[in-house]
Amino acid sequence: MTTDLSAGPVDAFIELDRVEKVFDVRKKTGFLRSERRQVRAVDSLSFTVPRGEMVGYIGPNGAGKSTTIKMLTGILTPSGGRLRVAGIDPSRERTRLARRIGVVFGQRTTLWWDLPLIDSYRLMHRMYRIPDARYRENLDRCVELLELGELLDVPVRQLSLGQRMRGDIAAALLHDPEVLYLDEPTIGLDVISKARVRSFLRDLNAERGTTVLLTTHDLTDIEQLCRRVMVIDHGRLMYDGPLTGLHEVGESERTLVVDLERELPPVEVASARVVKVEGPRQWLAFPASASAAELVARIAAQYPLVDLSVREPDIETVISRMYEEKALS
Ligand SMILES: Nc1ncnc2c1ncn2[C@@H]1O[C@H](COP(=O)(O)OP(=O)(O)OP(=O)(O)O)[C@@H](O)[C@H]1O
Repeated sequence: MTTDLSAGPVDAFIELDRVEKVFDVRKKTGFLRSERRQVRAVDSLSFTVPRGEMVGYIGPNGAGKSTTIKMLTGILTPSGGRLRVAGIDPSRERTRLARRIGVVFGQRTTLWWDLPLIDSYRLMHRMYRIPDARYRENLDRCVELLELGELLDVPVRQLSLGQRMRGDIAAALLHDPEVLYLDEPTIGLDVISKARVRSFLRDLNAERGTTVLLTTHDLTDIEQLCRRVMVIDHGRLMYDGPLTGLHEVGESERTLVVDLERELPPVEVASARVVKVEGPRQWLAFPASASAAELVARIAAQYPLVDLSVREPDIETVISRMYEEKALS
């Protein structure tokens, strides 16, 4: 018999208590010889996510993010610890859980490559046994908000990356999941597609209260969507809190790129320093926790500013600075 805790307290919709995942790996060391090694992909990982929260889950390559998501969907069984999603043990009741979760892997598609988009949706309608009215309603909503109308009859292989991603997000939502795992949903997308995907996710979370766990290398995704971010490295939780706190912990810097009307000596402005000059373009580093708008206003008041952009530090840089800070403290 299984115990369904979903009717219990709502504070912990996703619950991990000292979860571990160890892989046995064989490495060839000679013609007929191999060595067995253990890789601890997830190491005593504990956290909870309340229903309706949108959380960023970040870390460098090989940190254990995908392994965590695979355990949360029930694809992988933990080697130790306790894990529950909506009160369900994912690896024991994978099919029951599948009705309540949606998954989008940015680098892979769940759609049928040779079929028009709408046929993939029809197949999912049957596979998940989604009631007709609910399927219609969810499909119509996704088609409208993700602007899929003109794409429904196009075979998936002919879609651009951004179109395919929107198609995949709709596919993950047709059965009204309560929780959505997104693995790099904006990878390789242009600025407009990224903005569209982000605004859709924000609305979904606000209107439907869908719990979202978002893995990304793009800190702007996190900045625009998540109040809370968890950083994992070597399978361990390194940080759990607001993104601004992460910047403070890592003392990271953002870069403001300004295009001036003409070539000028390095800009002189408080709380930023010029790190590169190329003709009329200058790069200024400033503390990531400071306001870019204030800095831009100060520069615009003194210099002939034509154009600008802000570059976020990449996650690897933020995390390596976090380590440096820890080593020094
Ligand atoms: N099936 C497997 N067999 C053996 N080792 C694995 C397996 N899956 C993952 N690993 C190892 O576990 C560690 C964590 O991998 P994981 O894919 O979870 O990282 P990640 O944070 O998702 O990385 P990325 O950002 O590169 O996708 C890595 O050292 C990886 O090589």
